[in-house]
Amino acid sequence: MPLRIDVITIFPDYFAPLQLSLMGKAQQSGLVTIAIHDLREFTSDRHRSVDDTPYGGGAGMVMTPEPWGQAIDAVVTDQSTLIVPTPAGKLFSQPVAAELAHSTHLIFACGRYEGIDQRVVEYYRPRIDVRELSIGDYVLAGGDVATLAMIEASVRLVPGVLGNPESLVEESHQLPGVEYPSYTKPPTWRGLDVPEVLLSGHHDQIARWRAEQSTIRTTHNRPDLLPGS
Ligand SMILES: COC(=O)c1cc2cc(CO)sc2[nH]1
Repeated sequence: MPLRIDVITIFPDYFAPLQLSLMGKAQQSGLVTIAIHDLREFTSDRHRSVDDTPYGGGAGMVMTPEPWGQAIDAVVTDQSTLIVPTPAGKLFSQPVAAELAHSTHLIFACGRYEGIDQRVVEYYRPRIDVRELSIGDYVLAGGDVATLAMIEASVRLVPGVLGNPESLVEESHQLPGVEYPSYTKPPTWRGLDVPEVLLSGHHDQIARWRAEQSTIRTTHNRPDLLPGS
C-alpha cells in the first residue's frame, strides 16, 4: 500500500523540488504518491481570498476556515492524518518521521500569515488524527518549507525508498549524539591528510575512533543529546 501525501498550499510551486532526486524516484517507484493542491481552487469569491483580520485584534492576517474545510474534505478519508505545520506545534523529530513513514495517508495544511483559523484543527480532531508540528525553534514565513522538510525526512524512511537501507541501519544504531566526520579521496587535499586510522583497515580501531569523534562533536555542538543530559 503506497503512502499517499496530499499537500494543500497557496504556493504550489514551492513543492516542485519533490519531483527531483530521491523524492522523484520514490514517486516513480510507486512507493509514494504526492499531490499538490492550490488552496485558492477551493475559494468561492471573485478575489479567491484566503485570509481576513484576526478576531481580538493583533497584527497580521489569519487564514479563513472555509477554503481549508473544502480542500481537506476533497481529499480526507478515515485513514488520513492531518498535519498542520505551526511554530506552536510539537517538535518534529526522527521518531515522528518514522511514524509518518508508516502512515497510509498524510494531508499537509500549509498555512501562511499568522496561521489558520483554529477551528479547522478543532473540526477534524474528533474525526481523524491531527498533528500540529513545528520543525524547530524559529519561525518561518509559512508552513511550506516545514512541510518539505517533514516530507523528505519521512519519505526516505518508507521501506524501499532508500536504495541502500544500510545507511538507515547505521543511522538507527547511531549512539545518542551526532555523527562522526566523513572523509573520501584524495588522501591528501590542500595539505590536509585523512586521519591515518581510516586508512589502516583496522575495523575495530576505526569504530572506536568514530565513536570518540561522535562524542567530541556531540559535546561541542549538541551537549543536549549526551546521555543523561
Ligand atoms: C519552524 O517553523 C515552522 O515549523 C513553521 C510552520 C509555520 C506556519 C506558519 C504560518 O501558518 S509560520 C511557520 N513556521
